[in-house]
Amino acid sequence: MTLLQVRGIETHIGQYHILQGVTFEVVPGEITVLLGRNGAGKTTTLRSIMGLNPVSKGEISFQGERVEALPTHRISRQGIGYVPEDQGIFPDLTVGETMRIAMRLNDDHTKARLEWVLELFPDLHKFWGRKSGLLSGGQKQMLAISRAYVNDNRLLLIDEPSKGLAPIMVEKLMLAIEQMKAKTTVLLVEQNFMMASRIGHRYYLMDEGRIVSEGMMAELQQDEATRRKYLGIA
Ligand SMILES: Nc1ncnc2c1ncn2[C@@H]1O[C@H](COP(=O)(O)OP(=O)(O)OP(=O)(O)O)[C@@H](O)[C@H]1O
Repeated sequence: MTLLQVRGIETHIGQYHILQGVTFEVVPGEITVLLGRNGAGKTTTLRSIMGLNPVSKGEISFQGERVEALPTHRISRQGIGYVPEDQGIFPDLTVGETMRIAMRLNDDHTKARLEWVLELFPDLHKFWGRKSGLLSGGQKQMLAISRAYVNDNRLLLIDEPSKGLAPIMVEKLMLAIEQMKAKTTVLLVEQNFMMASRIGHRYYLMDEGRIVSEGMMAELQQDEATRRKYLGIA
């Protein structure tokens, strides 16, 4: 069964027709990657799923239930965690405060998830009492991912975690996201094809508000012409 099904969604922002019929699905237990150059519509797609950019047409089903007409907080309560491109960190809150506020429940299950993610990202443990605004870019990204992970979400939407980070940090995050796959399903927006192709199972390639290519990541690794055409890389 698919976990998330997006069918023919169209999204307008102001007078602009940004998404022009986007269809794809996310299979549980996989990392699905949305690829595409700047401005292709990847962020708008994640924001449309979360109800932050409401769709004007099309359907979004999560675990078999339609969600496209729900407000963002209800979509999130259905079990979708969102890590926005700018991370959405509150700089004056400490790492610990950020995590405690994020935790919807204080039960053993949620505490175990917190422990697991702190093992995955020891820096967060180390800087538990530090204000989030003082963290490095990579640590902020770890915090944003942990905050989305700590509740028992079935799906995480992660928007370009590698943006602006040094290669070593990108590598760390990539390995962490790969480990999360055992516990949750991930829809990842990524421009770093090297990173995406190493951890992704399935890809959807966007251009000008549409999906122009889709398949298994291994196929795209063999398809130089498509990569060149839409990603500008060989
Ligand atoms: N608030 C807005 N007002 C007008 N146009 C917008 C707005 N937000 C996004 N757009 C436009 O929508 C298109 C898709 O943007 P989006 O951010 O979804 O692309 P993206 O694929 O995520 O690109 P990037 O990798 O650069 O973040 C772009 O042409 C962008 O300029």
